[in-house]
Parts: sequence; C-alpha cells; structure tokens
Amino acid sequence: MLRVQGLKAWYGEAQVLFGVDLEVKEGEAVTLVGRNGAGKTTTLKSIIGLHRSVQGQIQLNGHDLSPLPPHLRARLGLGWVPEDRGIYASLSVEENLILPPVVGPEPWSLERIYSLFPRLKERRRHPGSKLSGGEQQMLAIARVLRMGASILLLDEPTEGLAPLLVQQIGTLLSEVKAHGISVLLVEQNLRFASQVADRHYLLSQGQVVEVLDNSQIALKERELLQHLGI
Ligand SMILES: Nc1ncnc2c1ncn2[C@@H]1O[C@H](COP(=O)(O)OP(=O)(O)OP(=O)(O)O)[C@@H](O)[C@H]1O
Repeated sequence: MLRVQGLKAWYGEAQVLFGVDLEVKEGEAVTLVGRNGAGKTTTLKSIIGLHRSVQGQIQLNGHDLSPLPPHLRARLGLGWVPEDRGIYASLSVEENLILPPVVGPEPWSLERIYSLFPRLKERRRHPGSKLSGGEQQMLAIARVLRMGASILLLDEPTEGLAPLLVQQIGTLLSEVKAHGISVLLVEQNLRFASQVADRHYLLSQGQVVEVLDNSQIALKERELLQHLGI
C-alpha cells in the first residue's frame, strides 16, 4: 500500500537520505529504527510532504504522492501524528476530535473512536491542557483516525512517557492495526517496537542497512542497543 523507493533528501546542499526503500502493506505495522541523525524523521516528513527537497518514488495505493502537497496526501489516507502531538490546549477533548475536517477515505465516527478509546470518552469535556502525556498521545492518534487516515505515521510516540503509558499506547496501536489501519512509526524503544510492529527497518546514515523481524530483534537486542547508542 505505501511504497517508498530510492528516497533521497537534502537540507540545502547536504544530502541526508541516500536511497531509502521501504514498504508498509495494508494492516501492517513497521518501524524505522536508527540512532539520532540517521534520517528517520526526514523519511517520515518526506512521505508526508513536509520536506520537499527530495527525489525518489513515494506511492500510496498506486498513487504517486511526489507532486502532491501535504493536504492532498492526507486526502489519500496519510495520517501524520506529530512528535509534539499538536493538541489544542484550550479546547476540550471532543472539540479537538471534531475540529479538524474529515479528509481521508476512511473516517471514524465519534462513537467508534470512543469505543476504542474509552479513556477519551471519560475525559471528553476536559481541556487539552489537563490531559496527561499518554492521553494526549491517544487523542492525537484518535484525531487522525477521525479525519479518515488509512495509514498512521508516528514520530516517537513513546518519548517522555512512563513505562505503564508506553504499554497502553502499544496495546492501543495493536488494536488500531487490528482494525486494518497500517502504521509506520519511528521508534527507539525496541521492546515497544516489537510489541507493536511486524517488521523493522534499521536506518543508518540515510540508508536502510537491515530489515528485521521480531525474532531477529530479540536475538540481536544487545547489538542493536549498542548500535542505537542506548
Ligand atoms: N532542518 C534541518 N536543517 C539541516 N539539517 C537537518 C535538519 N533537520 C535534520 N537535519 C540533519 O539531517 C540528518 C537526519 O536528521 P533526522 O532528524 O531525519 O534524523 P533522525 O534519525 O530522525 O534523528 P533524531 O532522532 O535525532 O531526530 C541529520 O544529520 C540532521 O542533522
């Protein structure tokens, strides 16, 4: 469904991606792992269309995304969950959910959102500013589902969260995946990555150097942690 081939990217004169190839099939979750500066965020931003100095092919369900601005990519089903979560602090949970327009091909009703996210239903009248980090992350994920995304792109969703919340976000993403939504996430937490995802692209210096499944992640955990500098 999402296919990236030969993705190259630059900041000014400096090339930072050198031909990234990756694929996310329907209902599949994959991660991009790699040490700081490997090019994970640039890869996500290039797919979304927020980084434009790129070459290569980016296709979603056979559509060529390369010439399209971000809002037209969203219409085809890309759902970006930014690292800062982008929650409106003064609006309630429900207002945060219904404010953005439905643009994608598979919008979720509020009812469906609340059945998967009972915590958000309980907190629906609370302002964004009163939510915990984990609740904000849930709201950011719920919002892109409401907008109609068929694939979620997340940049380090567990960053700064306590272990229990990391566990909850993992369970939630697994459930999202079970609803047929694809997931591409940047993640440094290997345990979390293998809880949520089926495959893992190891990025180093702007290139995919290995594609690992969960059994390989378990076998090579120590080596990988060393590589990631954790
Ligand atoms: N706005 C920018 N201007 C110039 N260079 C940048 C910019 N953003 C990122 N880079 C460089 O591009 C390379 C890839 O950065 P990127 O943020 O994609 O890596 P990353 O794997 O997501 O790392 P991190 O986990 O630190 O965000 C790095 O060398 C980084 O210094």
